[in-house]
Amino acid sequence: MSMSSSLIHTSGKDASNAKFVTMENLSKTYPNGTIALRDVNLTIKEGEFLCFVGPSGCGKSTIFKMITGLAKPSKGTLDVFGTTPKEARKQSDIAFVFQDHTLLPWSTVEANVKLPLALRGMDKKTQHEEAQRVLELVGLKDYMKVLPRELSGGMKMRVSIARALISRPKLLLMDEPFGALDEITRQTLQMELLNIWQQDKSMTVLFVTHNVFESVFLSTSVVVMTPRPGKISATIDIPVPFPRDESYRTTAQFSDLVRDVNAALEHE
Ligand SMILES: Nc1ncnc2c1ncn2[C@@H]1O[C@H](COP(=O)(O)OP(=O)(O)OP(=O)(O)O)[C@@H](O)[C@H]1O
Repeated sequence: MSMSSSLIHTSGKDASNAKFVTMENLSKTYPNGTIALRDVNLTIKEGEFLCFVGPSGCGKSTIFKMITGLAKPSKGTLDVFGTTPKEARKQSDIAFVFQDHTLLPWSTVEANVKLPLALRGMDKKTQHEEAQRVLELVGLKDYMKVLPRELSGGMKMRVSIARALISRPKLLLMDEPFGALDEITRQTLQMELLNIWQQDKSMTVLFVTHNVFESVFLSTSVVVMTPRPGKISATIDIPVPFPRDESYRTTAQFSDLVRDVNAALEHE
């Protein structure tokens, strides 16, 4: 079982320089006084694949909540696609994938995947065609009529990714999506996710992980965060061209980059 292996790979991401998401002195203090983030400055360009790593409580989820308009900044500015997070969210340009696949247990794979389009009242024929398109992307087109309980953990995550992709999001937010999977499935899904991302040059991915190896394998840059208060302590570019394949994991460059990210994490 794998996501489509017949994808056409390009020689690399052709990220434009357009500012896509910008944070300036972004800070968040929760009503109970917890300073979750202080003075975060970050410019995200279209087409980037950013991984956020850092210990528990450094504010990774808070950043995601603010990008999606679920939490308001206490200070500073956050600009998403040239507008406010709330407006950007209304345009359905942002999609999420969480560690918990959040599939409806009584609905088929197809119904789960179509849900974002059904909620928007899209016609049934287009819903079906779009479900076929994204399930093919994740290698599950033969499982449309199956219930989630009949699927493995890795397959459920693929369905969850398909449901996020069905809206053709400009920005895909992934909060530890592979954290509950075994290492082999995790590595397979990492490769498949990269293949999908490379097909759509305009999609930007923000990916939270506690796994330094995962961050170096996937990303164009790793954003290292530290807690109390949450802030960005380093941004490490991963200057390794795409497409990347499994052999990258065994290169000296991969080990060096893992060491660099670990060093940034230990610095604080
Ligand atoms: N609704 C809330 N009210 C009060 N404090 C909160 C709230 N949400 C988060 N916090 C606190 O803000 C800080 C940052 O939390 P956040 O969930 O953003 O961190 P995180 O890096 O995503 O952590 P983890 O890796 O454990 O998911 C933590 O100290 C947390 O306890």
